[in-house]
Amino acid sequence: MTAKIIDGKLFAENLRGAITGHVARLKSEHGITPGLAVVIVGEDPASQVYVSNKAKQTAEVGMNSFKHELPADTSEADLLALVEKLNAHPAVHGILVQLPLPGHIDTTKVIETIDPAKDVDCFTPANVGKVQIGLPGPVSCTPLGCLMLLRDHFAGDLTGKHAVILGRSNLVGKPMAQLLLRDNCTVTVAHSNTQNLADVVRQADIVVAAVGRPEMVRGDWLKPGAVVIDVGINRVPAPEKGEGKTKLVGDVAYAEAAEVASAITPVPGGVGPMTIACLLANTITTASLINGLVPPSDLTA
Ligand SMILES: Nc1nc(=O)c2c([nH]1)NC[C@@H]1CN(c3ccc(C(=O)N[C@@H](CCC(=O)O)C(=O)O)cc3)C=[N+]21
Ligand SMILES: [Mg+2]
Repeated sequence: MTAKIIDGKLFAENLRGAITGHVARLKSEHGITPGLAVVIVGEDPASQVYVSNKAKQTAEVGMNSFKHELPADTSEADLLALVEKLNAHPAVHGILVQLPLPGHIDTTKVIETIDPAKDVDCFTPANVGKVQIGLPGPVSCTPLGCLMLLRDHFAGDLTGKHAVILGRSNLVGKPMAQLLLRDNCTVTVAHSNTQNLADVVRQADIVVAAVGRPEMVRGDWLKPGAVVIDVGINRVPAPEKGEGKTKLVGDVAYAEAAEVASAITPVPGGVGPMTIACLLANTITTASLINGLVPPSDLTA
């Protein structure tokens, strides 16, 4: 079998098209221009590229983009003060503080200072709780992107599928489990202490790999016909491209897996672009809720 490639880049482009329409409608019918503020502390080049991409796409869909670039030695108090200012700013409907933060800043404290109404990452305890009980609000971007890809692949019905999630992080594994439960999957969350991991994964109709270990999931770990969502984005040396060169690989050994799976997301071009598109989707959701409007159903879980 050669797997169908699940094209997250194309799906994300189409999603941004839909988002552009929602932005236009919020403007023309309600006089609201959704605004997303992105805060970055320090000069990590990868984070900078990534934040610039977000800002560019935010503007492309017609939203206001506010970028705050702070030096690496910014104090925790100054960062908290900026977050409070953005919480109070009426043109800002979404706040994203790029992680990781420098070591001298308490990340939990910063996240808990973000107004949950503007928490487009869905990192605050209030929003994590809402996802768990199915209340409207933003949904963790990467899991939401994975869910959209899976719903599209299975024509909207995931009922009864056995989903095995590798990784139990607050960012991906745990919210992914909640969303797949809502869609009537049988969910197994495997992690670094799971025994006989390959045997567990071999039971899966759906595999979501989010462990951050390059090419850990092998082709022979998969049940023939499984659908594989690879969340990993690992930069590894690529001597075949020349000395000192690198490439991106996922948490799944793609070439092997594509021989066994029925469908698989590539890296790059799979889940990554969906994460950013879902950030924009969440900004529509928060801008709607802040203004007492029902968020568009095509942008949320
Ligand atoms: N508050 C916060 N929220 C985040 O959502 C967040 C964060 N901090 N810190 C960093 C991570 C990382 N992350 C990525 C999203 C998309 C791609 C992406 O689009 N990747 C492209 C490839 C990019 C490349 O070529 O390097 C792809 O997979 O095709 C990558 C990484 C969001 N993060
Ligand atoms: Mg783990």
